Amino acid sequence: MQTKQQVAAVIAAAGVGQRMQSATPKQYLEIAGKTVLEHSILAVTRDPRISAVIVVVAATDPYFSQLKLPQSIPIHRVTGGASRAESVAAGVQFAQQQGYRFVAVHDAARPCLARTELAAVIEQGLQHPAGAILALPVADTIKRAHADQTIDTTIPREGLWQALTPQVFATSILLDAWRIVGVTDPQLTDEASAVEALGLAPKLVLGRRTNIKITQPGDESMAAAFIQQLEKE
Ligand SMILES: Nc1ccn([C@@H]2O[C@H](COP(=O)(O)OP(=O)(O)OP(=O)(O)O)[C@@H](O)[C@H]2O)c(=O)n1
Ligand SMILES: C[C@](O)(CO)[C@H](O)COP(=O)(O)O
Repeated sequence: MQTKQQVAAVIAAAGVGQRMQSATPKQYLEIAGKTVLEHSILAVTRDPRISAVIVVVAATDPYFSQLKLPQSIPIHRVTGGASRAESVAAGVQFAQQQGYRFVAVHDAARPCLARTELAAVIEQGLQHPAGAILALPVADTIKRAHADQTIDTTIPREGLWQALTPQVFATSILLDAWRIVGVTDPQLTDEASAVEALGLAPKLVLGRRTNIKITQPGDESMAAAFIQQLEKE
């Protein structure tokens, strides 16, 4: 098998968007003239090191084939699974079969990715032996709560970061990690968690506060405003 130096973007788009409570899955809601997924695909194509996009969608997805996709780069459709980790693992497996040495895994639900933060995380992900992820230092005071929503304790926020995507790894490291930890553990909410379980320490790369994940009703209008702001940059 030929090994390619370039990076394949793997976009996780097989979720149902339960917390969003919309009839259409959130990745197919239209904001600023395009669906959320179209914005996310376009965003990952804005770095010349990305040479293919692998979009992971649900087996019964009726929407993907209707999208207007960029013609400038190969875009592949792969079928996802029940958890985010299962979906991403299917995409990364496909990337390996295609000969990609590196993957940049991105949430479809993060359409406001800026070109500069994408470039920074790819740069670090290709250099750092354990890969790299975009992240933000925690900015607020953090409380652990009791079941009745009263405060148990305040957690010192020093050294705490919030994980974002893209997360960039050597394809072989991610696949090795999942072989050991599996893909069904609910604690595996991002790719770095699996790599950490190997005892490795991926690099944290400072992301932007605009790189939000559309999760709850109202997030889509914030995302639309950020996209319009990014288009002017
Ligand atoms: N089985 C799954 C679950 C999630 N995702 C994707 O992972 C990203 C981040 O997940 P999240 O925001 O939690 O999306 P959903 O799982 O769709 O949302 P919810 O948890 O509210 O149902 C999303 O782009 C989602 O489409 C996926 O590809 N496959
Ligand atoms: C990968 C992720 O977006 C990093 O913040 C996040 O962990 C996805 O988690 P979710 O529970 O699927 O929203």
